[in-house]
Amino acid sequence: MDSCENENHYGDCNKGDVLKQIEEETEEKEKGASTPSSSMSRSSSRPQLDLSRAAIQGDLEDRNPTILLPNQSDDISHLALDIGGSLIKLVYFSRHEELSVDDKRRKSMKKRFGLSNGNRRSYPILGGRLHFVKFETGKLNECLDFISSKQLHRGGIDSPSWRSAAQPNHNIVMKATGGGAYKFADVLKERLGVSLDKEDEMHCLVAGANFLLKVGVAVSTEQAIRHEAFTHMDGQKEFVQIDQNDLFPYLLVNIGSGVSIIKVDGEGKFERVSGTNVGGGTYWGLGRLLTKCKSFDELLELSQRGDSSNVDMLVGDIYGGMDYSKIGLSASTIASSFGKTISDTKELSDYRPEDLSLSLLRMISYNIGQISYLNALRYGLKKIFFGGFFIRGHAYTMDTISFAVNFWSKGQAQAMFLRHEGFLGALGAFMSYEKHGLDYLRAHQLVERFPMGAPYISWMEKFVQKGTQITAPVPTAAPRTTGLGGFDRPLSRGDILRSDASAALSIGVLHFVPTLEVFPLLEGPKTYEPNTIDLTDPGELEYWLTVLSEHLPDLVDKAVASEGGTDDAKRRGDAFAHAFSAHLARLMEEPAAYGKFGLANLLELREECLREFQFMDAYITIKQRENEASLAVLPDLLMELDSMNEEDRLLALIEGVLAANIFDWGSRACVDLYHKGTIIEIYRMSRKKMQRPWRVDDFDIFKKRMLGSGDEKPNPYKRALLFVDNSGADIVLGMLPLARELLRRGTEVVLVANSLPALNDITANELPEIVAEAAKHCDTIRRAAEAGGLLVDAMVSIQEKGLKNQSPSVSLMIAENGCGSPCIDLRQVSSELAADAKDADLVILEGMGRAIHTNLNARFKCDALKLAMVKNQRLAEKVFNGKIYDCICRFEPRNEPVASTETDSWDN
Ligand SMILES: CC(C)(COP(=O)(O)O)[C@@H](O)C(=O)NCCC(=O)O
Ligand SMILES: [Mn+2]
Repeated sequence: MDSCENENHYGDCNKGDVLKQIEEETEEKEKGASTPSSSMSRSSSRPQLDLSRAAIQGDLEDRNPTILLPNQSDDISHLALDIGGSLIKLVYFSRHEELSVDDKRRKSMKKRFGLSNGNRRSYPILGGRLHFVKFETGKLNECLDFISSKQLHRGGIDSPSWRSAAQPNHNIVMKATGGGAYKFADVLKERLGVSLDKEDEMHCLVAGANFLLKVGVAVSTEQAIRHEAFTHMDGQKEFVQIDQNDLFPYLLVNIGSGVSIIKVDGEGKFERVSGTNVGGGTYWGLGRLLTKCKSFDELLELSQRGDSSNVDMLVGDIYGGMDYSKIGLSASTIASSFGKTISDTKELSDYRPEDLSLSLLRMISYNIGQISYLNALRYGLKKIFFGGFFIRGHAYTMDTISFAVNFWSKGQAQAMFLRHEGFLGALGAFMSYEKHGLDYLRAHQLVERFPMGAPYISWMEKFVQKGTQITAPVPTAAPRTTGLGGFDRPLSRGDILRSDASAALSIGVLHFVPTLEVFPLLEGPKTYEPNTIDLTDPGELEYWLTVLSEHLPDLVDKAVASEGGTDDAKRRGDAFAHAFSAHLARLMEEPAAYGKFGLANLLELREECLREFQFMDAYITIKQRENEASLAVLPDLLMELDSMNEEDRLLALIEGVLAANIFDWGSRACVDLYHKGTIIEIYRMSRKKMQRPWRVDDFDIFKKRMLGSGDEKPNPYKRALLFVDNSGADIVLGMLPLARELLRRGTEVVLVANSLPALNDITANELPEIVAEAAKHCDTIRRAAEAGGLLVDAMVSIQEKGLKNQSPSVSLMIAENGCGSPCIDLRQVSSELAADAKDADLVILEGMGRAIHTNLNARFKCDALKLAMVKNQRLAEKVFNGKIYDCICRFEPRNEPVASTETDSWDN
């Protein structure tokens, strides 16, 4: 065979050829394929579908009637609208799709390996996403096009009912709130065939605010800390931890077109106590007339370059430049907004639009702040939360409101703002779907992984169109106040408006994920810091942002190829590149833009961003190619290992893991290497260079623990959790043989793999096939996999050889780790892994992402072995005082201080 795939050569052919070759070859084989010889199942008994109380909906004569699964929690997909005077806000839920990648190819691979799906549970279990989108009410048609293009009113493109429904359903009911729910009900019926189930606007606002403040949105790495409410004074934003037991009563001020002031006493307990007709619509409308601005954001941006003292009459203008200190007013205090425009000699055209916009903004913000304070005073309330789209994260607006509240209350009341300020009503309407009640949400949480103000991009088409216009969002800066009751104009120009892409694109996404757990074997979770590299060091941040930026073109190529290189994939690839570059640029400008941010978050951001653009597995082809090549040589490796004595074998196994960790498509240096040989050649080369001592070399301590010494008999581990890393040689020739050794020694093994793809990491979904293939060549693996429920029926050929009546084997199992990143934050693992960890007395972390970038300093309640090859020069120097391709074998016996032996690295 002469294809590049069969030679396992990286450098000689392009991906398209490889894919074609594999497909042709697969098809050929399929023609003569034999019946699968084994089927697989997962050890877990979690059901895939909750069929309880299932009922056929509609006409029983229908060929494809919709089956209603009232208790199937996965199958939720809803849209809710808040149609205001100026903006329409949408909140909709989408499930994580099944991996869409090349299903045909996946199936044919399975056949090739002689596998069927059996009753295997499919991964991933991770929930879905809550999307936030806004449109101008004046552009209702754009909004309807969006809903229609995504079929959101029919449960979304991914919904089974959408796929099966041939006829448009005219009985769809959608939750909506805001005045437009009444005004535009007929248009929605006509255009989308949906009826609006109208929810009370105030009720929705309160429900949305209560949800965010009580249940809230977590920031990914700090689950317990809800970053929803914050104060904003003198340009400083500070998150406020809300005591859930001391939330009520509070004042909610929603600044939309007009302003509603609501006293909230509890869940569903509220009263609209006041309001003002001078609100966001006033600013926009008047501002438009005065400045000819085309949009709210343009008007706001204009204000940043304004000097309102050209328009406003100040105390100093009246008092000849002096303060009126007797009553505490500085000369720069606004005595009368727009007071200077009474001049007979000037026309509108004589005023700068910038100054007019700022003056208007100050007038309205100050007024709202003051009225809110007076209402707080009236009801004795100390907490005032401001929401609504008027605010848009604009520092100056928030400072003005905060100043007013603080000034008039003499520091007794506090203005707080909400991160999801504009979506309270829509979120409240969304929550009002019965199935989306808090009961359901309790098992999940909303995680804003990489917030960009109002959360970021989702609607591809818009992003593709506007992608080139996107500039990196800029930080907010402190406006200067006089301290005496008036505001100076903003000091710095152009750096106050948070010009994030979301504002231009009207887009946001929150992740709706099952609540994850702290890994039970983690010592000291409260002080645990997953990241080894500190990205608050500007040098480090710049280096890593540059590395990721340099990887980008190649990643985009891989991602596009993984989706067949179609025009759609290319468009999405472009959009992904723009979005990810915007993230990198923003972080470069404002390192704390996403809160506490380590290298693990940065690497995860890349994966999340790929998924955002529906690249579900960019390295799928590479992974499959490497798996096949490695599985082909596995029998020889196992034979070689079996010919060794136990000491040599253990060393060869650890060497094998370290050597095979070189197959890392996230490392620039390694990817360059792949042009120089076949998979097997590189693997052999890597093994040859495995001379000890390694850079960190605790092998002898580990060997003693595993094999004992002298007369001391080894005490086998009961259960080992192996956090595996990459596909191909790494898992097949590295970790699986190590797992086999542990199994032989009576240790149960749980292979812990990613729930979602990240680079070329193997996923929990992909592992059973590999285990089943390995089981064909290894009785230990086969029996352990059977015992662990991975293989349902024994492989006939082996049974027939008379191996049936052997003693029961320890189990080989698989657990998903709950994440989709090359690193792992052990404060957030799947409940499946947490349960499997209970009886474990050995943890093996493998790979640079899991054992070095994260968890190098993690301590465990059991023995831990950290194995990795360092595939980055800077990291090798910085962390290990070594060189690229150094190897790390760190063994940390339970409750003992790290006693690693660091040695000089070998030249490569
Ligand atoms: C993303 C990775 C952590 C994956 O390494 P692995 O866990 O597979 O060993 C690693 O490839 C990495 O840090 N890459 C970026 C740096 C570079 O290109 O050198
Ligand atoms: Mn990896």
